[in-house]
Amino acid sequence: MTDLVLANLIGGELVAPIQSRYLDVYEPAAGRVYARCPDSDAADVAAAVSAAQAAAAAWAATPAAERARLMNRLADRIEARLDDYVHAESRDSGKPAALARAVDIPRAVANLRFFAAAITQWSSEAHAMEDRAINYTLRQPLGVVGCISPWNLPLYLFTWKIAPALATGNAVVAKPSEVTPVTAWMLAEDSVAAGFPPGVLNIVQGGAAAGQAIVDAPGVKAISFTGSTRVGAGIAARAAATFKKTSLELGGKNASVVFADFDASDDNLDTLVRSAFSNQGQICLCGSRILVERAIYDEFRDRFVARANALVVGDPLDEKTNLGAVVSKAHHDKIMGCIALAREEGGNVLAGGDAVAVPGRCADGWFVAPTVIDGLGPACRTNQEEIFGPVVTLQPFDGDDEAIALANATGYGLAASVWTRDLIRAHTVAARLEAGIVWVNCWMLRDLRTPFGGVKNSGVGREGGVEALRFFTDAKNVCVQL
Ligand SMILES: NC(=O)C1=CN([C@@H]2O[C@H](COP(=O)(O)OP(=O)(O)OC[C@H]3O[C@@H](n4cnc5c(N)ncnc54)[C@H](O)[C@@H]3O)[C@@H](O)[C@H]2O)C=CC1
Ligand SMILES: O=C(O)/C=C/C=C(\O)C(=O)O
Repeated sequence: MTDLVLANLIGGELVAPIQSRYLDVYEPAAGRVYARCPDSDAADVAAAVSAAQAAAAAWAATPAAERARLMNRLADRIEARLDDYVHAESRDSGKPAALARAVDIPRAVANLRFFAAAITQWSSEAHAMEDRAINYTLRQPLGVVGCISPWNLPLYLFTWKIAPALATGNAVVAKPSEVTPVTAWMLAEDSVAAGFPPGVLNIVQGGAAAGQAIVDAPGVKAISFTGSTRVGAGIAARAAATFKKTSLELGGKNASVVFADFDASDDNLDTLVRSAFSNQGQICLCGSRILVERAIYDEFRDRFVARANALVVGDPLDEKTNLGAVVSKAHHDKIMGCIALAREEGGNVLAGGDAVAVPGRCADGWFVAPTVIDGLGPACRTNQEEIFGPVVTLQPFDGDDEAIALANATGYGLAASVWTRDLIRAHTVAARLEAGIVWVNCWMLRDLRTPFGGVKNSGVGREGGVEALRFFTDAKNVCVQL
């Protein structure tokens, strides 16, 4: 029995999919279907693109202050329904409700408010040619843009994309993940209530077919995507056919580099554990490869393993829960397969390594114990491939050069953290790491003004701050003779 049937938002109306096809939506903690979302296709996307095209010119001409006002009203609506959004996000994704309340939903509000403020403060650019001419740069919206987001941080990443797109005067065709569609559907309702003009924000629910139709639509001028490297590569190839700008925030296999001189406080150990297992390890920024200088390896290993074993895996609604359910049966099986592979590759499972049975209402849910593995070299698949679950490896190193070589020894380059009291070393190591984001003696401290994105197989382009405003606009230089 599904008690929730979602709809698309097209042209300001909440509508059923044209073909009336729906996908089952699961509650990961209970392992059962609890909702249905539109299985939209190219016809639904075409309707959304058409509605966006009809709204784009007026939205582009809307003063930035008015766009900002509507974005803040939408943020107000989310805050007014905070508990509903928190429980919807937790139920849809399996993450602890406490995490959705502390991180996911407040960040979605912050995304909207940040870009509402940013667009009204965005400085203009000019270049004077002595007494000959003055150049000024117009940054004009692209028209209709596509935003495609993943299941791990549903509303957090959905708004991270649509906020700068709307702020810069673009009409949006956005698609959340079909795995976690509910808070995007709630946002659709609230965007209508907030007073967005019809067609400015269109939300199409569905999977790969809907996503691919957005990427292929000639009327869509840019794609902002977060998700797997595999899908991102396909999007990049297909978007080229219609000369779309693409922003791709993809996978990661991030290193936490712990030097012997680091401040081995309980707080720092707790942060490293949070970096490893937050959101069940389903954050592209998680530190899944922990590199530890040999002199402190044994002590660090023992303290880290003890903390991992102390984490509570349980019902996401229970305030004591640290790790909830992973997002799907397929993902659960993928993670368990990765752990089996690690054992086959010779890994020592120091903590976890098994599925977890949670009694009561979660008896059929999909839970994995926080897992710590060592004894594996840098080249094995376990240390090369993104697992995207609560599974980390420990590797010892000797000296700065080996630490950097190990950290850089994967095809990914998204994030890293460096732990040392020697700040000269921190700066030099950070500069040599192949990553778009490096934290020093911290993790997941986020200033939304900063550039955000990866290198190598972790993506192309940067989100955040003016990077996002620039991505969603075209620069036009006007040169006026004096
Ligand atoms: N780097 C990151 O932030 C994330 C990485 N992942 C990785 O990706 C794996 C699969 O997770 P998913 O969320 O299913 O990622 P995905 O990359 O398959 O899907 C992400 C989004 O793209 C859409 N999509 C799928 N195929 C598409 C296509 N051909 N064209 C356009 N859009 C398409 C999906 O419907 C979803 O909205 C995870 O196991 C994990 O390894 C997943 C989520 C986030
Ligand atoms: O922008 C952030 O703070 C975090 C982004 C996280 C992802 O893109 C991810 O986990 O996929």
